[in-house]
Amino acid sequence: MSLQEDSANHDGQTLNDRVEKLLGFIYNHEGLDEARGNPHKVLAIVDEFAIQNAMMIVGGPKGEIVTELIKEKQPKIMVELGCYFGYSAILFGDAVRQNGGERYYSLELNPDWAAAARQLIELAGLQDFVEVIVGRSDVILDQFYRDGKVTNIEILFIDHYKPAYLTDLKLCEHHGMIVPGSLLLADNVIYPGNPPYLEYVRSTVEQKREAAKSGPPKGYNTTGLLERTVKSWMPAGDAPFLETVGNPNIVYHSVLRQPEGERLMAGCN
Ligand SMILES: C[S@@+](CC[C@H](N)C(=O)[O-])C[C@H]1O[C@@H](n2cnc3c(N)ncnc32)[C@H](O)[C@@H]1O
Repeated sequence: MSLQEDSANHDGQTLNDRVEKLLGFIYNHEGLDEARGNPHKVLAIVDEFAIQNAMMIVGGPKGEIVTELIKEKQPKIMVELGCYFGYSAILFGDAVRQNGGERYYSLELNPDWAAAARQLIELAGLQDFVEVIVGRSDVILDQFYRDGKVTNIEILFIDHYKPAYLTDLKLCEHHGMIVPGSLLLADNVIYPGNPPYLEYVRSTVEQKREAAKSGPPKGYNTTGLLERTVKSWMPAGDAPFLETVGNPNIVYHSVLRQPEGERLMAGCN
């Protein structure tokens, strides 16, 4: 995965230019017909594109760590925060489907990326299994709870706005959607880093109960986060949809996994 993206230009290209370039590459690829309905062949074409164009995709080596965990856990429901154009949704959605799952939900703030994702998910033949939902993750997660659409998240893949890793986790804990036995997989927690999230999942119950005494934090905790990651995607001064202390009684067993040669880390459960 490349560094953070924000809404700024990439070599003068607008977001629409980038979506068009990506889809143009895929739909003009000589292997397109063979890739239809085949998630891995679709991703192989995307990988070719990603070699020459900085894309924020989870990529093969880290993706393998996650797909192995999906095989072990065999979740019925998996939720992803941060769809982008659907690379991880195709890779992990396919793995969840192959392992007896029922549904993969992928949440994406940006409607243009979400539209591209839906096209590629359909190309991969996963349109009846992977659902892309456009909007802010915290608003959608809260809606999941209120509608009863998702009540228990067996695997949560977190790969979106860095300051929201912790607030979204606490929202899910608050609603009882993340419970003992849930598996959290959080990307980029070491590079570019996410100290507030890591500190929380590594705190003891006593430490969390103590911190909870002063009530929910106001706003996002951006301590130790890179300025560019704080500025990416969410307007300055924005606040979490629900400010909660979460469930301080949950104990996490935190593990870091780093594929050989990659600076980026996945994993926390
Ligand atoms: C790193 S990319 C996701 C990459 C994707 N998981 C993959 O590996 O193919 C992060 C995505 O999160 C989206 N995003 C950022 N903040 C969000 C939020 N609060 N809710 C939902 N999506 C968000 C961005 O628009 C961007 O497309």
